[in-house]
Amino acid sequence: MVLRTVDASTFMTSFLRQCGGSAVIDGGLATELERHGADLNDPLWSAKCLISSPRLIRRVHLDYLEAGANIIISASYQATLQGFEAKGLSKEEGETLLKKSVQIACEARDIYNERATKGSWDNSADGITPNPRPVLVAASVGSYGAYLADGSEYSGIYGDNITLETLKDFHRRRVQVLADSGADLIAFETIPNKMEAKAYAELLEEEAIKIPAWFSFSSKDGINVVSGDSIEECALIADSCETVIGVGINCTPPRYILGLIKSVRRVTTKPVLIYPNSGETYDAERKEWVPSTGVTDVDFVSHVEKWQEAGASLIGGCCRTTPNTIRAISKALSISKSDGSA
Ligand code: MET
Ligand SMILES: [Zn+2]
Repeated sequence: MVLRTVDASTFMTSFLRQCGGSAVIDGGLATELERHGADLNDPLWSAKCLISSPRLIRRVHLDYLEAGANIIISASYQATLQGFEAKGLSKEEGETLLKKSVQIACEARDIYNERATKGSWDNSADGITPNPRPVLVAASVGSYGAYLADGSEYSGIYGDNITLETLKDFHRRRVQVLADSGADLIAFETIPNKMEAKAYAELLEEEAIKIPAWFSFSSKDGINVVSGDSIEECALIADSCETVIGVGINCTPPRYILGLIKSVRRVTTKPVLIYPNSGETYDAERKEWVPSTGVTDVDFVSHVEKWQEAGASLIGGCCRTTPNTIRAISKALSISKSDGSA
């Protein structure tokens, strides 16, 4: 498929054009698996379902496609060869599971295409978006802190022993396997600090990764990334990387997003993507979300127009958002497309 050829300057802009100007990213995958009864209290988190319930993963991807997503993100966020090894799996078995995460997402896309072609799902209500909608599969890569499952995913503090080289070596094989898995792009998600962004950027070059990637950072104050590193410095690393086709923010409360879009836009002209979480707080010690600290889908969607005006062209949701959130985002974006304001 043409979209797999890395022509960084046109890959995302031509995809966005096909989508009518802006694209919808899916919503939380792990938390949605949980809502359907999966027990993710495990160092592998959602990657556990690659072993125990692949059909549920496919169903959740399909739910997001049905809700209007143009990009679905694989269940490889916390799937690491090191994590699988700790469970007694061989390197080969681990690599097979990584590829399986992308295969499951591709299967969901095939099913969606078939159903939409037959007309059972008509998402072309805005008269602009084709039916079936164009869909990309992004292979998720979560941070080293996500693998540690010790809270450092949201502090970005890895200690003095962890260097740029440690991080590159940690991620190297996984990135190679995912780049070769049939995914359209790699989504480096929830990046907590500048060093990890640098590690990803250097890996993409050193390994001559052939598919595009996006870099998405998380923040807990709306000013810096979670480690306290400057969002602008982080976004600049992404900007300087030729095969990076989008830069943005995910798993961050909606109230912080507008300011962060502006910061990212100050340092890059690459497409800006955002997929905030529901705004609920995660209690890392108890390993649970604190309900009632979040926003409703209506509140969430009330921001979409401002985010778009500020320059975000890919919008979705992260943890604790659901297909309903994505349906509402998709509707809000369709309205702006048919207004001609996209
Ligand atoms: N794509 C991942 C998921 O939705 C992102 C998790 S952020 C902690 O499961
Ligand atoms: Zn999240």
